[in-house]
This record gives sequence, structure tokens and C-alpha cells, in this order.
Amino acid sequence: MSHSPSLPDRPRLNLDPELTGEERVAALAEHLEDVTAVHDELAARLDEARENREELAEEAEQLQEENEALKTSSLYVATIEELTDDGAIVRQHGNNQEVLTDVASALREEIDNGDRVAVNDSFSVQRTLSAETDARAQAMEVEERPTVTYADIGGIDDQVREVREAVEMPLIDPERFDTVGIEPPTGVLLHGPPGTGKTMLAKAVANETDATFIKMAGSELVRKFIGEGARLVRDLFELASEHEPAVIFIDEIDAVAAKRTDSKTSGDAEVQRTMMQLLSEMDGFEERGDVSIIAATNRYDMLDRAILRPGRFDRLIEVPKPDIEGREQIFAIHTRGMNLADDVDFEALAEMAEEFSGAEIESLTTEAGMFAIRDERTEVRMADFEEAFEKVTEDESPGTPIAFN
Ligand SMILES: Nc1ncnc2c1ncn2[C@@H]1O[C@H](COP(=O)(O)OP(=O)(O)OP(=O)(O)O)[C@@H](O)[C@H]1O
Repeated sequence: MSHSPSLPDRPRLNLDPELTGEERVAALAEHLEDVTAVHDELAARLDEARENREELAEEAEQLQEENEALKTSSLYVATIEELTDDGAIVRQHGNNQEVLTDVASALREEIDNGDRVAVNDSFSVQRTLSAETDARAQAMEVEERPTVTYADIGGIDDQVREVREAVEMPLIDPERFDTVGIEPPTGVLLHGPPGTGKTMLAKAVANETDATFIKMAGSELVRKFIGEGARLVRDLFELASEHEPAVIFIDEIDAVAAKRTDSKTSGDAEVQRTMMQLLSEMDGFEERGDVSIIAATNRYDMLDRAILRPGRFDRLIEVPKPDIEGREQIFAIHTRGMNLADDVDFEALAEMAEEFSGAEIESLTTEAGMFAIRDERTEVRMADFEEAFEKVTEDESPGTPIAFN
């Protein structure tokens, strides 16, 4: 920062005792003029300084924000291999690179060999990470026994039957497969547009077989738990075998099992490793007992065919958007608990909601209920559904599926 020029000298008044009265007045007047001039200049400088100060404060605030953003931008997960006098040797997850790096003295106290830490682009340790079990708990959603039943799923009866055959039957009646002389499927892959009931299907299977439902989202492995994908996949299968019988549900499997050519990200190698771990878990699956694996994707076209080989996800079930009868059933399911007026016509609703997925139909029914509440009615009428339909399709061209969630 440059220094401001020095302040003007303070005018001095030297009154010669010899001066006449008139001369004294003139000298004082002159002095007053000097003082006023200096005052004006100082006032101007003060204004300038104030302005400067405001500008600097603004700049400081901006820098602070940038600094925060830098601090919160992506960090990499690493493990402290060894604390030495020269700093810490950390090994970055994912690429196994070892680096010698600095640790701020404030953090040093908290860190021990073997701890997991977050490092920035230049490997400097930013903070310690919670224990491994936390990542595991965060990455996996465990439901002891989901409450969803097959009766809650509408319009995909064939898919329900296929899932039951592929998942339930090997558990309940394994001899049937032996007698016929075929291997039961290892994993089931549900594919189809978003919101069509894939997760519900997996939960209903868990409910029906009294199994624990363990869900992991492929996209989170890639975005949130960078560097830990492979380990978390291993943990996922371990957790399932601790909770037998269990249903493992891997949502958005395309995130970890996309065709190699498709991936442009730098996390490519890491994603590959996660997929390899998944494949090896599935290949070693036979000894695993009562654990079923179901995966789901909206991007079947993107999948690496390696995961579809026999002994892996060898049972493919397409879960499409419901047809008109399916939509009618789904409207009936989602209005079961609603106080409906007599004029509500499911057939007409199903016709109106062309191209809607199950999830979209669910949102539409909730929206219709909101219109009744706004109108201070306890009964939901056909007109509420019509208004709800207009609302949810407002910004969409006709026939385009609406993105909910
Ligand atoms: N076939 C259906 N019958 C009844 N409700 C459905 C159906 N499909 C979807 N829903 C409703 O939509 C919600 C979301 O569905 P679900 O999570 O099972 O979809 P998904 O196919 O797994 O979607 P995504 O691909 O977005 O994960 C469900 O909780 C349910 O209320």
C-alpha cells in the first residue's frame, strides 16, 4: 500500500510585539486564512481517506469470501502415514500418492498416525475427518425393515413378479433352482426413467423377506466420498453380511459403472477402482448367504457391459413409466388416505396425466390436496386435481415429463 503524502504544516503565528494594532489585526487575518486553508485541505484529505477506507473494506470482504470459497472448495481425502519433524507424510486416497506436507501447529495436536484428513490441491492438511464409521453411516442408508409393500406399487405388476422370482424365490425355495439345474440370478438391475418405483420395489422385497434394506447411491460415491468409493463398496457388502438377511440397493449405479469412453472426469481412475471393487464383491458373492443385490439406473445405455455378465447383474428388469391403467392404479394408491369428493374420476385423471411417472402422480395428488386446503375444504375435488395438473405442467411443453424432487 502506498503512503499518503505528508500532512500540511500547521501554520504558526508569530506576532511581533512591535506591531501596531492595525498590523496585528492584519497578521491575525492572514493567519486565519492560512489555518482555514490547512483545515480545508485536511478535511478534503479526510474525505479521501474515508472513501479509501470504504473501498479497502469492500476489497477485504471480497477477499475473505474468496478465501472461504477456496477453503470450502473440494478437498481430497488422505491418510496420515507418519508425523515427522519435517511435517506429515500423507497418502492420498484414490491415487495412493505419498507426499510430505505441512500441518498447521493448531491441527498438529489433533492429528495422529493413521488418521483421515482432508487436504487441498497443494496437499496441505485442512482439517481432520471424522472416524471411518461416520463416512460409512453417511454413505449408506440402512432401514431395518422398510414398510413399503407390493400393494403400494401400482402399474408394474410384471416387474413385481419378475423381481419376486429373481430375489425372493432363491431365498425361499432354492431347491427349485437346483431341481431345474440353473443358477439363481446374482444381481437384479432395474432400469427405467426416474420416479417409476425402482427404489420402492427394492424396499418391498426387503419388507417381504424380513430383510434389512441397505441403500447406497452411486452418485454420492463419486461426488461426496471422493477417494473412498472402493472402500465403501467393500464396507457395503460387509455391512450386509452382518445384517443377513439383507437387500443391498445400489441406486444410480451408472455413476460408478459407466462405459470407459464416456468418462471425462479426472476422477476416472477412482471411479474405475470403485467399479472393480463392486465387480470383485459380486464375483465372490456365492458364499455370501442371504444377501440380495439390486441396482437401479436411469441410464442403462451408459453402463459398462462388464457389470451385466453372468454372475453379476444378470437379471435385467425394465421399469417403464406406467400406462393408462397403471396410472389409474397409482392415483388410487396415492389417494387412499385422502378425503375425496364423489366427482373424482381416476380414469379421467389417468388420461390427463399422460407420460407421468409414479413420482409425478404422487406430487400431483399432494398438490391437489393443497388446493383443497387453500380453499379451506376438507374434501378434495376433481377441480383440485385439474388445477394441480395445470400448476405442475405450467412450465412444461405438453407431453414432456416433469422433473420433480
Ligand atoms: N409404480 C408406482 N406406484 C406407486 N407409487 C410410485 C410408483 N412409482 C413411483 N411412485 C412414487 O414415487 C416415489 C419415488 O419412487 P421411487 O423412488 O421408487 O422411484 P425410482 O424409480 O427409484 O426413482 P429414481 O430413479 O429417481 O431413484 C415413491 O416413493 C412413490 O411414492
